[in-house]
Amino acid sequence: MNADLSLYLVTDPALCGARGVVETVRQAVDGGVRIVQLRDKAATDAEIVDQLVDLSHAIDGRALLVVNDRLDAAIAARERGARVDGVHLGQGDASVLRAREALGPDAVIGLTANSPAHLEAVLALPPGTVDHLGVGVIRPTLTKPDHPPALGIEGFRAFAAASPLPCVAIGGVGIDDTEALREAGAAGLAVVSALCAADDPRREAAQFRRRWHAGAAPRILSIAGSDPSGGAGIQADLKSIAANGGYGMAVITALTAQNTEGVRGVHVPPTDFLQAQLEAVSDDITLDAVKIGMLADAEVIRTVVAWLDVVRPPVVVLDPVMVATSGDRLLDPEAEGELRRLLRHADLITPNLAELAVLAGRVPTDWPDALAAAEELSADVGAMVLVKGGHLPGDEAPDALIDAPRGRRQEFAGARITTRNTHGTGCSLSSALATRLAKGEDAPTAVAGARAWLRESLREGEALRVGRGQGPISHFAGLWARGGLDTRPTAAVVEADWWRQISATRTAIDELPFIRALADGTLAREPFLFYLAQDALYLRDYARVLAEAARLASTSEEQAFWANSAHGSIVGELELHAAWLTPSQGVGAATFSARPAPATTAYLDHLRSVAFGGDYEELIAAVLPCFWLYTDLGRRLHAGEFGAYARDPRHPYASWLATYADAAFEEATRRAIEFVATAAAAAEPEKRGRMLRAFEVSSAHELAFFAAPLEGHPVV
Ligand SMILES: Cc1ncc(COP(=O)(O)OP(=O)(O)O)c(N)n1
Ligand SMILES: Cc1ncsc1CCOP(=O)(O)O
Ligand SMILES: [Mg+2]
Repeated sequence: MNADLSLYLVTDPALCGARGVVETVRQAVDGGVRIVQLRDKAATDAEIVDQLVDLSHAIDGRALLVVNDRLDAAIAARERGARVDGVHLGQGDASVLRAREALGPDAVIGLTANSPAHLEAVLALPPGTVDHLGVGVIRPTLTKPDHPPALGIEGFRAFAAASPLPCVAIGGVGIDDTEALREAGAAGLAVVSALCAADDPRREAAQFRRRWHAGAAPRILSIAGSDPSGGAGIQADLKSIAANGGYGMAVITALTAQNTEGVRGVHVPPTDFLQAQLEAVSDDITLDAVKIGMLADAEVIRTVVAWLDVVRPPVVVLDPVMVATSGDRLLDPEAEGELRRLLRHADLITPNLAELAVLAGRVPTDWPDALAAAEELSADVGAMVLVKGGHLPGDEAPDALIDAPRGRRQEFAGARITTRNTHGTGCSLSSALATRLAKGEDAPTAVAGARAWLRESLREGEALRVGRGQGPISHFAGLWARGGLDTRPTAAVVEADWWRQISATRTAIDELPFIRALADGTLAREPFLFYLAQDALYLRDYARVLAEAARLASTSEEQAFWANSAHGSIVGELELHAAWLTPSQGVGAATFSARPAPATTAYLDHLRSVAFGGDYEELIAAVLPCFWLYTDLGRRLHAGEFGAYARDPRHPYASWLATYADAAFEEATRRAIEFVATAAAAAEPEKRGRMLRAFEVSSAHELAFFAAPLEGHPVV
């Protein structure tokens, strides 16, 4: 088996002192010890069996447990239900062949070796008999008085280079040997006194782990579903792992057909292939952490649990994907039952409030009650719980890390980030946590770091402009910004891009019966006059909104431009009344004093709300469609795109259509586009997103405005 040997604790009851072996092991495993060897030369076999039972409870699957010398005690302890993963045997101890036969193919079997003859003997064994070698001593040590001559680091390097099996360095190993031994080819460090005699075994183990992993990206496996739109599932996990400094791998539990608007379908491949994926990774690669996300059904969960039972990754973060944002349950009752078994394999569980309610078996009434429910869950399953308050109402989005077994609780406050780009947030956060924990960060530090990264990624999500629904977060936003990658678009890109963004609206305008009939001259007089009357009403308030843009402009050039445009708008309104909305045109008094139609009111309400929100950039984005869409329509009408008759002087509305192609208005539109696009290009992504939204909303109002005359609105 491909065991994680990176930090290997060998126990010594004398060195553990009053703290005792079990407590020392518990603390050292908390700090990152990956394999524990019970070594007690003086104890009887019966005492060894008792100790193995106690240790297997204390370790609780978080590290491997093996026993030194005593194969029969290992077998007896297993019979008593203890989880004993294997043995370490010396050249003079029980036969490794017998150990393999008695303990089975998944057992971890280590063998002491320190001479060329030992290596030859290992090569003569059937493959798969021994998993790794304990090689030493590196330096003379009092802990094993009968030790062989010291190899030193160079002797170890030569031995490891010649060995067909991974070699663990043992004997006189201290924390300052970490880098040299790793570089000399050690698969791990086996230590006795450095941890057993430490004042704080947890802290000391964490130091070892940090130094062992320094410079290397932790290897993180995501077991989750695929989201082809890239915002959630394994795609999000891989981005999150990379953004947080890990090497990401992915085993796919299910394929979803989804995008930012929703899930269209789920396909769950056969679980024997899931198992094949899991084994292909773990047979070859030492895993520093596993993040588990979507598990489609009970059989999938059972397959993952069986694999975890064998592999025991050092860090397991479980994002219990059970309840959709809509509130729908994603797992059937059988699968929920299996998931409860899986909770016990996790080091950290990251439920949202709805999932916490399912897991805790009750719906928390408020945030303090959610913390109480998380406390119960944490105590029940022996794992840390990160409760996420993102779904709470209000301006705050707190999280809390609850570690009931160790009596610790930490709350993380934070103002809510208002964004639609929340797709995949849970996946991304849990993967970030798995990566940071695998790097050796303690849990509160990992949560604080992952949250800071997530908040930055949330803030920049809209700038990605992916999808029409709940878009993704921007996993690499921080990296791009700090790496000096300027992701801001140019004004030309903004212009092209915004125009593309409203292409559906533009097509819909072109296809409106009103526009078609206006172009081919078949438009009846009544809807035409209705349109003009609404236009006059619109222009009156549009002028006020443009005047507000002039007031807010920071350069005199822009101030003058918007003031001129406000003036042009008022002139346009007056001309409408003078030329069209007159009794000579057959317009009655009722039309002259027309009231705004719903489409007019809605459009003006939108403009006013943006105008008096005080944000200049958003305001000029909102007023732009009126310039741009009219100019574009006029140019194309004039070019004959809607039929040659639109250019014919005999057209019933010829003088009106001529105003659409006015050169001065076209020039004003050019400048308006330039001001808006330049402001958008320079804006922070969040503001640019708001500008685009204001522009899109105004464009949609333009469509409704053009549609209204033929939608049965009477001329009032
Ligand atoms: C990993 C590891 N390597 C070597 C030993 C030594 O075992 P011990 O029983 O003390 O001595 P020998 O049997 O090898 O002579 C170990 N415990 N762990
Ligand atoms: C069990 C064993 N086998 C070889 S050296 C040794 C003891 C190592 O102890 P320490 O890490 O305190 O030097
Ligand atoms: Mg021995």
